[in-house]
Amino acid sequence: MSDNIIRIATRESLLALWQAEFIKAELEAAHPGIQVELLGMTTRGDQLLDSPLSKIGGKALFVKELEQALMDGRADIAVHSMKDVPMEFPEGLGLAIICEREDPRDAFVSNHFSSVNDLPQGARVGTSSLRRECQLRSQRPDLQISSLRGNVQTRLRKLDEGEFDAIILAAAGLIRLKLEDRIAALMAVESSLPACGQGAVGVETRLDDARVIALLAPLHNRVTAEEVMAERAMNRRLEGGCQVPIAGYAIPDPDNADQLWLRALVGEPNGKTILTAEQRGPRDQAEALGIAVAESLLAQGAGAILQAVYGDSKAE
Ligand SMILES: NCc1[nH]cc(CCC(=O)O)c1CC(=O)O
Repeated sequence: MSDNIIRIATRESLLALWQAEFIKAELEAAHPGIQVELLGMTTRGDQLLDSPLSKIGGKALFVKELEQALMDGRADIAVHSMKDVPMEFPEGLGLAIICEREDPRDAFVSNHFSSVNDLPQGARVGTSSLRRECQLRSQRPDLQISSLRGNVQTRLRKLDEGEFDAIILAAAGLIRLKLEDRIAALMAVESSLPACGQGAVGVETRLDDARVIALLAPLHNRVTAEEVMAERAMNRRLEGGCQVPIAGYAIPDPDNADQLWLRALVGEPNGKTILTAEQRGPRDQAEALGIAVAESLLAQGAGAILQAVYGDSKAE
C-alpha cells in the first residue's frame, strides 16, 4: 500500500460517515500531502435494523465487517463511537487513539415537551437503552417506555410521526449531525448518567501498523482516553455486554487535576433498584479505578441484576 494513502473502513450511516470524515480531515490537517480515502460498507447490523439488538447478537455485528477489512488489508483504520466498541478485539487489532470527547450527556428530544419533568402522566418515551430506561423509570414510573431502534434520522422520524411523545438520544450524535436544535433539554448526568465511552470517537488499527499509528498520534486526546479507559475497565469487570443497564462516567476531579472521578450505576430495567458507586483515583491508574468502582457495585449485588438481564443469552 502506498506510503501516503490511508483507507478508512466505515459504515454508511450519516453518523458513521461524519466520524470517518472527521478523522480524514484531522489526518489531512496534521499531515499535509497525505491522502485519505473512505471505504463504505454495510454491516450485518445495518441490514437487521428492525430486529432487537439483543436478538441479533449485539453491537459486534456493526464492527465485524469493518474489522475484516482491516485484517484483509483492504482498509487501514476503522473509526468507532467508543460507546459501541466491544471490550475485546480480534487478534492483531486494537485501539490506536481516542479523540477529544463531544458532549457526553443524553438529550431529551420532543416536539411538545421541554423536559422529562414536563411530560404528562403516562407519556410515551422511546429508547432502546436499558441504561436510559432504568434511570427514567426510577424518576417517572408512570411513563410508557418502548423500544426505539435505527440510526439517528430514523429515530427522529419516528418521533415526528407521532409514535412517541419524546425520545432520548446521545447529544453527541445530534450535535455532530448539526441537529442540535432538536434537543429540547440536555439531561443532567445526575439524572441520566451516560454510557461508558459516550461522546468519544476512537480509531482501531492493526497493532503492527507503525506507519498508521504514528500518523494518528496527533489526534489522540489524553484526558478523554483516561476517562474512557476508566469507564471501559469498569464495564469489563462487570462483564457488561452490548445491551446492559450500566452507566459509567469519568471526568477529571475538579478538586485535584491529577485525579479522575468515576461515577457509575447498575440498575434493574424497571428502575426499582439502582446501585451507584463513585470513586476518585490517580489518572495514570484509570484502569484500577474502573475495576475498584465495579467491585463496589458487585459488592452491592450488581451481579444478580446483570444476570437477570442477560438471562441465558448474554450477547457478547
Ligand atoms: N448506540 C448508537 C450510538 N452510538 C453512538 C451514538 C451517539 C454518539 C456517541 O455516543 O458518540 C449513538 C446514538 C445514540 O445513542 O443516540
